[in-house]
Amino acid sequence: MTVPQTLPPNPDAAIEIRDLVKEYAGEGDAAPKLALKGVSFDVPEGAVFGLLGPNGAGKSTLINIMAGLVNKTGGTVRVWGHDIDRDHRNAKLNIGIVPQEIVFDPFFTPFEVLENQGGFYGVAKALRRSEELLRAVRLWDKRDAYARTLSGGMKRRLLIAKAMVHSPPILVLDEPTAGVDVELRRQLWDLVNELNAEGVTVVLTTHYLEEAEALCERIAIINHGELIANEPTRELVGMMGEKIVAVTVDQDVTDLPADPRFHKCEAVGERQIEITFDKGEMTAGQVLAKVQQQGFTIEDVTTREADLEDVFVQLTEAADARSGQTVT
Ligand SMILES: Nc1ncnc2c1ncn2[C@@H]1O[C@H](COP(=O)(O)OP(=O)(O)OP(=O)(O)O)[C@@H](O)[C@H]1O
Repeated sequence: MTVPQTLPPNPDAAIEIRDLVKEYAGEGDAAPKLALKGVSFDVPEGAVFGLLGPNGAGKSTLINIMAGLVNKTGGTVRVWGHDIDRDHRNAKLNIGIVPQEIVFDPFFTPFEVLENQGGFYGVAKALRRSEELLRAVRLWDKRDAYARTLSGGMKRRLLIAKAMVHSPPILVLDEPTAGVDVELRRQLWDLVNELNAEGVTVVLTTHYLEEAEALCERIAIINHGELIANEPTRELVGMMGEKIVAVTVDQDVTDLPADPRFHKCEAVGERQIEITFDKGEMTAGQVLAKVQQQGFTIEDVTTREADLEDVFVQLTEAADARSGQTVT
């Protein structure tokens, strides 16, 4: 698949977001809802960028603002260097959005869906890429089938092709693999990687932290409308420098072992304890010695490095504690 190789005016940022605020008016007597509270970050050109956050954090609001579907209350957004207010048309031409919901007219075929979208974007017939795109998303053999007869996975792939009809250098995918099986998830990951290898900057939201860890080189985390992290994935995961030891003991756990160096110690089953500690402060051997000293007989042990899920939980819990909020 070919994409234009022109660079944005700020060659480092495909998308620039500054002090972005969104307040939804409350319906009836409801209070207004501040969904984005002054968010600023850049999406680097050429990246696969993950936007994560708990339900209701503001991810879709942010994407919908970039897509021109929701009006912001304050701040600026530049898409490929084009301000979404002052240069709305060029901002729109440089971004392709794959929405969470699958929406097609069921009576159009995949080929017609792409041709219609090309027409919508004013792509001249001779420049349309419907065949190339259908081949890229492995739907060329379904080009004449009604969209309603496609499987869920095929529909998602068609949505990706549809978002690429005007050859945008940026593709945004809102929860691309929500509710899809492992096999299809892998296919979609391959497709994202192929597009990125061709030069497309990809932004995706996902609830699967494993997916973000596998696909994204940089991750921003939003919590209650605030940006609480924006780091290269590897640094984010390594940031904690934590390790987790899970031990199975020979009796039900009533009192947990304790040590001031344990960051966390919790019972995760009747006879299972998970201890999180800093690799720089102690070794797994010292953790086990502590557990034994406190009267536990260890039957089994596994250790693992902290992963994105652990980091995510820690960061969002810490942010909630600071602001006195609870996760909804
Ligand atoms: N049209 C609207 N009117 C009022 N409030 C809204 C509207 N759309 C979203 N919200 C609220 O704004 C907040 C952010 O919602 P948003 O859909 O952006 O979150 P999200 O991070 O995408 O969540 P999810 O992961 O569940 O899709 C939520 O509290 C939501 O209830």
